[in-house]
Amino acid sequence: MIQAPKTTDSREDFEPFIQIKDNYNFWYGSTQVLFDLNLDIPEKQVTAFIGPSGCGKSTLLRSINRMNDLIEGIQHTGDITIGDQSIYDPSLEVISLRKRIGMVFQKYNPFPKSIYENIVFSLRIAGRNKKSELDEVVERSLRGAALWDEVKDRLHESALSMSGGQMQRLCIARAIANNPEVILMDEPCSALDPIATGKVEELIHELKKDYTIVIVTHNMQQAARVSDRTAFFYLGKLIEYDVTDNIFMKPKNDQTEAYVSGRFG
Ligand SMILES: Nc1ncnc2c1ncn2[C@@H]1O[C@H](COP(=O)(O)OP(=O)(O)OP(=O)(O)O)[C@@H](O)[C@H]1O
Repeated sequence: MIQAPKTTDSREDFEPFIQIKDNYNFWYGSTQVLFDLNLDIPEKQVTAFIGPSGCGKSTLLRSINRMNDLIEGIQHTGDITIGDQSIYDPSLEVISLRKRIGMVFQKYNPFPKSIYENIVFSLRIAGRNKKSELDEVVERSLRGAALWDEVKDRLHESALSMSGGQMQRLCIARAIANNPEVILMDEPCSALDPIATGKVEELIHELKKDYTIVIVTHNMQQAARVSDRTAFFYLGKLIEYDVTDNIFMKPKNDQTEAYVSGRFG
């Protein structure tokens, strides 16, 4: 029998960069899906959100860049801060928040444009059209996404001619084009084969030198491989949050243990 959830969080000394705080709650209409969450996310590390389908991982991830705002009837209580600034500060424009946060989705979603134009898309929208600047951003972003050597000779070909793994790395390049501080990844490898997955995982390892990364994954081996800290959620509650090795090797909570050992979920 599944025991009543009990939240545990063995903290180490770290300066939180993102804080989910003040008992963060979230509702879609009258349905509450996140309950009393408090979670400190360290800077320039990888934090994984795991848990069974429907436990609220993506909702929490999409709260961090206020992507849920696009959905009618949502409500929240509590707060989320990034580097001490509340994302709900009325003086903060959502567009400037989103510049600080890149997002990578489950299904790679390049625009039907060239590789080059995919990366500079948001810069062009912001009116930045200087060729030398755009060239520099394209090279930096593609290098950052470990894709430069593979595509440098075909920057003006359609992004849709790339392999799935390359398209996902292009989406990562697009996410870092604006020099964000945070990258949110929602199951970034679920549509990729094992080789492409391995490349993205290697890339995540490189990216954390420069970015704070939060990743939602169903793949527990992936969470164990790529993340420094792991948060396990069940039915919208944070059950356990700890350094990843502890979650997988010596979880404190029976539900965490059952989930990471594949006994439910
Ligand atoms: N746009 C929406 N409107 C209403 N309910 C929603 C919406 N999006 C998600 N939900 C509900 O919120 C709950 C949490 O969903 P969420 O997608 O955050 O969970 P998840 O843990 O990421 O699941 P999965 O692993 O299957 O993607 C679920 O009950 C889901 O049905």
